[in-house]
Amino acid sequence: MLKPIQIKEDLYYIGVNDRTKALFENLWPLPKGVSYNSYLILDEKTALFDTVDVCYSDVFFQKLETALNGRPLDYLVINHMEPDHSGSLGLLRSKYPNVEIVGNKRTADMIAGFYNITDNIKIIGDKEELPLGKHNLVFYLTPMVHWPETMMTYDTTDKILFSGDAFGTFGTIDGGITDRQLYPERYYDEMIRYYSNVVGKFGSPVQKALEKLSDLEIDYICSTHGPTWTIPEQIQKVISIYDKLSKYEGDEGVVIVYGSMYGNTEQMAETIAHELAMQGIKEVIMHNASKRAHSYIIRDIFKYKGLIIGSPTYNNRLFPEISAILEKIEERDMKNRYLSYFGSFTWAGAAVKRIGNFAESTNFEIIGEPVEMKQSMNIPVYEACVKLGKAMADRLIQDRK
Ligand SMILES: Cc1cc2nc3c(=O)[nH]c(=O)nc-3n(C[C@H](O)[C@H](O)[C@H](O)COP(=O)(O)O)c2cc1C
Repeated sequence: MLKPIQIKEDLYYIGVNDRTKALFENLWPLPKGVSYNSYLILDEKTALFDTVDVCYSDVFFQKLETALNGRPLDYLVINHMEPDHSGSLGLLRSKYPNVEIVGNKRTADMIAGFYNITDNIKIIGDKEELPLGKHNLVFYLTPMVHWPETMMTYDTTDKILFSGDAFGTFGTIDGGITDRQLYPERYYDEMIRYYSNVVGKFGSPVQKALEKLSDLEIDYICSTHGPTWTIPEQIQKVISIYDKLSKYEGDEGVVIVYGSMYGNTEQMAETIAHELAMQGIKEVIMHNASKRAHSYIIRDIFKYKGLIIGSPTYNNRLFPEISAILEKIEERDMKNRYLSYFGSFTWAGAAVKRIGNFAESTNFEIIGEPVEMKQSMNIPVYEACVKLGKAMADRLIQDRK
C-alpha cells in the first residue's frame, strides 16, 4: 500500500492479513485466515499500538513508514505480548532505536525474556495517563484476558479503546477495516470461536475487565484481530457477546458430540437428536468428533446450553477423540450446562462409566439416565435414547418460562 489506511483523523491502520497460516497457535483452524492489527496515532507525539507476527514484518514496516511520512516514532504501546502481536518488536527497535516502549511490569519482564530488550521502557500502572498532545491515553490493566500482562488502552479524546485480543475475531479483514465498510455479521461466529478456543478459560477475568471498562464511553473498539468496531449497535453487540460468553450463558439448543468407528454409537446419537426435534428443539448440532475440528465443537458448546456426549469403549477407555474433547471442556472450566451421555461396548463397557466420572468432576446439571448399549441398537436401547432426548428437551423447555 503506497498510501496509509486512515480510520479517522489522526488514527491509521497498520495491520496485516494472514491468509497462509493453517492453524492459529498451531491448534485452531484458520479457513478464513486471520488479521494481526496494529494502529498508529499521529499527534504531537506518535504512538503505535502493538506490532504484528514477524512473518509479516516487511508489509508492516512499509505501512508504518508510509503513515509516519518521515516523522519519528515516539511510543510503542504493548497491550499484549503474545508473539502474533509482539513478533516484530525486536526489528522495530532496530529500525526505530529511540522508540519508548510502554507497558506494565509484567510486559517488561516478557520483553526482556523474549526480545532481550531492557532499556527505554516506560512502565505504567493501572489507570496511569500518557498525553500525546491532543490525545490522552489511559491504561487499564486487565490481567488474564488472556495472559497476565494483558491491558487495554483508552484514548479519552476520541473515545477509542485499543482492546488487545478482546473483541477480536478469526478471519481476515477483506477490503474494509471498520464495521461500516463490511458485513459485520460475518464475524460473529468467528468471534465466538476465537473467544471459546483462546480466551474461554478466563471467564472471571473477562467479567472483571468488562466491569472495569463499564463506565467508559466507547466510540471505537480497535482490537488486535478482525474489524474495528465503530457502529454503536455493533459495539453493544460485541460487548454483549463477551459478557454472555464469559458468564458461560448458552442459548436454547443441544450439541451432540459423539465418537463412532462403525456407526452403532452414531445410531444412538441420531435417535436422541430426532427426539429432541420431535419435542420442539430446533437447534440440534451434531458433531462427529473424529471429523469435525474440535475448535468448532468447543465454539458450539459455548453457544448452547445442552450438551450430550457419546462414546464407544476403546481399549477399556473412552474413544480417543472424545477423551480429547472432554479435556478441552475441563480446561475451559465450562459452567452452566445441562449434560446427558451415552456409550457402547462389545465385551466390557468403560465409556459410560468414564463419561460419568467426567460428569461428576463438573458442576453441570445431569439430565436423564445415561444409556449404555452392548454391540448394536435394540428396542430397549432405542427407547432409552428417546427417553434421554425427551428429558433434555423438557429441561430446556422449562427454561422458556
Ligand atoms: C480398537 C478397538 C478397541 C476396542 N476396545 C473395546 C474394549 O476395550 N471393550 C469393549 O467392550 N469393546 C471394545 N471395542 C468394541 C467397541 O467398543 C464396540 O464395538 C462399539 O460398540 C463400537 O461402536 P461403533 O460402531 O459406534 O464404532 C473396541 C473396538 C475397537 C475397534
